[in-house]
Amino acid sequence: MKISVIGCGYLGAVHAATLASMGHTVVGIDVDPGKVEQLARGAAPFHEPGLDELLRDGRNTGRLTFSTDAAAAKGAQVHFLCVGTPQDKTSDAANLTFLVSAIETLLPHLAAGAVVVGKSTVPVGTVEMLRGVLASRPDVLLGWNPEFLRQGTAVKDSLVPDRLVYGVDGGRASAFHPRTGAPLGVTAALDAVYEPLLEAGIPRLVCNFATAELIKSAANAFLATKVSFINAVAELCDAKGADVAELAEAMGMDPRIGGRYLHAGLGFGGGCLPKDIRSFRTQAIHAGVTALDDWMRLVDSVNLGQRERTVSLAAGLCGGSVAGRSITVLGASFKPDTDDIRDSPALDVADRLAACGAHVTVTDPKAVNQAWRRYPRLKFEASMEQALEGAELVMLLTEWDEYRSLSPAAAGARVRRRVVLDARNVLDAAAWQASGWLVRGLGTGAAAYASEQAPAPLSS
Ligand SMILES: NC(=O)c1ccc[n+]([C@@H]2O[C@H](COP(=O)([O-])OP(=O)(O)OC[C@H]3O[C@@H](n4cnc5c(N)ncnc54)[C@H](O)[C@@H]3O)[C@@H](O)[C@H]2O)c1
Ligand SMILES: O=c1ccn([C@@H]2O[C@H](COP(=O)(O)OP(=O)(O)O[C@H]3O[C@H](CO)[C@@H](O)[C@H](O)[C@H]3O)[C@@H](O)[C@H]2O)c(=O)[nH]1
Repeated sequence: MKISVIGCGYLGAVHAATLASMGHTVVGIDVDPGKVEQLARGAAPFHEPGLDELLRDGRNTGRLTFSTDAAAAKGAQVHFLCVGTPQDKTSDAANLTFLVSAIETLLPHLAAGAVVVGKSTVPVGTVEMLRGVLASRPDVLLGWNPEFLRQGTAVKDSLVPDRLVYGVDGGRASAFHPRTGAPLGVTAALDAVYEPLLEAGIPRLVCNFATAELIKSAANAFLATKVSFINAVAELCDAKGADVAELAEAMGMDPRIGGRYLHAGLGFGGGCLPKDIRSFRTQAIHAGVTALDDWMRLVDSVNLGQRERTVSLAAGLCGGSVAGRSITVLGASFKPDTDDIRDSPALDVADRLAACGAHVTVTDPKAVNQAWRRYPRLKFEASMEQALEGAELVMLLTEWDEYRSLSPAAAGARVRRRVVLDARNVLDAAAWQASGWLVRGLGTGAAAYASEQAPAPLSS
């Protein structure tokens, strides 16, 4: 099939590349000329494992091209909308202007019978609104196919998703031929796009627009809920000398609960969960669903509270104030295996420490180039070894593999004081302690430890 993908960011570039790998002819369109130039060269404009290879393959086979010109979408049977829906600058709602403008630009290039399918995450009711933008083209079909990929594992998640969701006009009842059961319209088009996935047994759910929109929002809200729940429990663990990691492991062994997204620590960030729970809250308020509004507000505040708690713990480990102290922060991206720094908890904490007068050096395997311009108060160092030199406190804020496997002896030889705040609870505390380090985590019984062991004194 000939397919266009409008918006080639973290979602769209991966979507375009994986569709080409399935044998489709794909053109990716983006308004950012720099991004398009890089993608066209077969190089990912951001760090995403496996994407470079797919882009190169797509370029070599001639099935994957990129352009800034919407006219390049001409002739495509299916057009996927993958533009951003960021949090509005002045409210918690999602900003839908990029979607509207993408459709407006696409309009003159749509063939009769073409199918326009949104993948961006949108508040319920958006598809009905966009139908208005497409009103002059009753010959064009509209569908919604929310995406569930995670950054860092986006290629695998796209090629082996847990499920496919199709939102279609009228829902299931109108998606299949009443007699033969054959898929119709948007459902038939998406089945053709995803044929290899369906043949591999990936489940596909067909529903109406509102359900498809809400499936995505509710899924992210539930993931955020799990993380904030365990982080609130972690605070209780700290107060009572319990270990949240052992607690979560035992909880997760109950298949009704499941262990994933129960990893306590600094909390969630990124370009999705934070803005999506705020958009969900706004949707709940508009619909008068107070419980969901309150719920999301709490999930958000517990999550942001983890950042404040981490700053307070750092101050405690520096004798009450971080002012004038040399702190090394390991990790800048919002999670490992990506260079994305959107709403990064690590950078937020680092910046708050710097605002309190600390001398903060941040290192990251991939995100330093993205971050240094935007955080003028922070010092960035590409080399972890250099970053550790002379530190009075080391803080592990993003759990890249290189930090998980860091040798406590080697790190100890570089720092001025062997104190580490492991805000992602990934270090082998016993091994670090055996090397003379004082180790603190979040939810690992800090209050109990505090009475047992005091951090090494600081030089003035
Ligand atoms: N990042 C993820 O892991 C992920 C996963 C699932 C869903 N989503 C959703 O997908 C959407 C995109 O997210 P993202 O992380 O890829 O954002 P992004 O900011 O990385 O990418 C959006 C891209 O759209 C481009 N763009 C904006 N207006 C355009 C227009 N009119 N025409 C063509 N291109 C245009 C931008 O230049 C940018 O490259 C959001 O709704 C997000 O919530 C993201
Ligand atoms: O137990 C956990 C799991 C995650 N996180 C944090 O949660 C955030 C989000 O992680 P993750 O969900 O892996 O990353 P995203 O790439 O943002 O993916 C989420 O957001 C995407 C965009 O909507 C969805 O498509 C995905 O399904 C959804 O997982 C990160 O800051 C993680 O550090 C935790 O703190 N503890």
